[in-house]
Amino acid sequence: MDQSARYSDLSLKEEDLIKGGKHILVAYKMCPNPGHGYLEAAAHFAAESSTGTNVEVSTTDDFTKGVDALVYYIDEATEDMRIAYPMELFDRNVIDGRMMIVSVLTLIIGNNQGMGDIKHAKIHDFYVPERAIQLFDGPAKDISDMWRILGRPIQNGGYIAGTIIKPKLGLRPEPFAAAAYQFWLGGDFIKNDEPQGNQTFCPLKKVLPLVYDAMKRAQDETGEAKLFSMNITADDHYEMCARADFGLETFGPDADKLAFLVDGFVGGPGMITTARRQYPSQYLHYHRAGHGMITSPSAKRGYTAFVLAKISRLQGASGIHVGTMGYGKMEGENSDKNIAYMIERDEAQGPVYFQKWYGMKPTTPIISGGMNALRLPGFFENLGHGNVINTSGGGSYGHIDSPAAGAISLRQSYECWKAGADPIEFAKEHKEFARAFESFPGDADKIYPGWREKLGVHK
Ligand SMILES: O=C(COP(=O)(O)O)[C@H](O)[C@H](O)COP(=O)(O)O
Ligand SMILES: [Mg+2]
Repeated sequence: MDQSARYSDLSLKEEDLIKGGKHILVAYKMCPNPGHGYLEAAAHFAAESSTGTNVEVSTTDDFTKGVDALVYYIDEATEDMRIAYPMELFDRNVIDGRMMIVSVLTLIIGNNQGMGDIKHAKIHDFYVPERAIQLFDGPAKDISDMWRILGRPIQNGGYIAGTIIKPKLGLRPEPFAAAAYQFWLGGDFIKNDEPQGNQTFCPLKKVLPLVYDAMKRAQDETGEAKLFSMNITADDHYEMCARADFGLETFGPDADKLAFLVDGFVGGPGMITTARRQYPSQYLHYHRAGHGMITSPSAKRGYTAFVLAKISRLQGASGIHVGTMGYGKMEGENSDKNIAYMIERDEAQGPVYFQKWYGMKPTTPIISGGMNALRLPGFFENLGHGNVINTSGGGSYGHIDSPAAGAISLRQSYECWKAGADPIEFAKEHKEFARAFESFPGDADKIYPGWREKLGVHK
């Protein structure tokens, strides 16, 4: 059945829809299966994503038709399809009338992912009107809270040098805490690796007091504040809260230095919102492991990493991983800096839509995956600033001198970029940075050819 007369209106203008402020707009790359006309398939897609089904139903009334999602733009050649969803379609909380991201996802990327007439469809961008921005939680804490704890300016406070305890798994409590201590002697921020929680060989209740002890010792030794991001991810929200509560109790007077890490992609939006609402005083660290299954450019379904990041800000993530923009080991490209700009600024241009955030707190871009001191200068240059949290696991624990030297090499790398210095010249004056060349010779060869001669390294 062709439903395009009801579920599409190609005369609607995007600028009017945006000015009206009554719709969430979603831009897809959509391709129908052979034998299905583009507009017909698009209209069925909009029907299935809002008020309709594959046939007309007698129970539809005039009000129903007023909240239909409408296809307002198509370009078959580029597979572009854009749909306007009336705000009324989206479920609201009973407890406080606020919007929830699960409802948005259920409609805009729900049943439409399994339709027989659709070959594939993927969200590339979406636009949220001011009213919806008001109705989402947004972040409670942001990078300025981290900068304040670190004794930095709360604007433009600069690079936060972080790591992930490595090995990823397999450290018992004492060596785990020792690894944390060693990094903190040179760096600022440590996160649990995302699979690490309460394994039998490293029980949470044993390891966390040791980590706090390591933090205190490192703070005493360096005179600097330190930050720890604790993985509280669990299937059961009560379990998640039990972990978080134990963390707060353990860190006691230093509980403000404890962030909570949640695996928000595998765990789902409920997990993020539970953490956001139960612990609004803590920095909420959104780890996105698993996202590549849909965000990878090779995936034709789901949504992009850009969309995931934008969702995370609405939900209230204080920071989310955004990859390394082509400078690390994970998939990504230089243009992914747009992801960072969208979550850290009060307005930004996405691939399709210009978004204003109306004062919603920013979400920190967390840079992670194969990073080290040698790769960072190029990364900062591409991004144009260093106001990020970076977690370099291998880049710290892989430094040939020590994890502390690894951490210091990261900080030096930022100093080098900020000063506009030539990395090789800078290395001559900064030992830890120089030793990063010998620690990661493969990267050094690729990024700084001729470094051995220039630095006088002959092995
Ligand atoms: O453990 C790491 C990186 O370890 P290392 O620094 O040793 O490579 C992170 O979980 C990944 O970066 C996640 O990827 P992303 O940040 O892209 O989501
Ligand atoms: Mg990890």
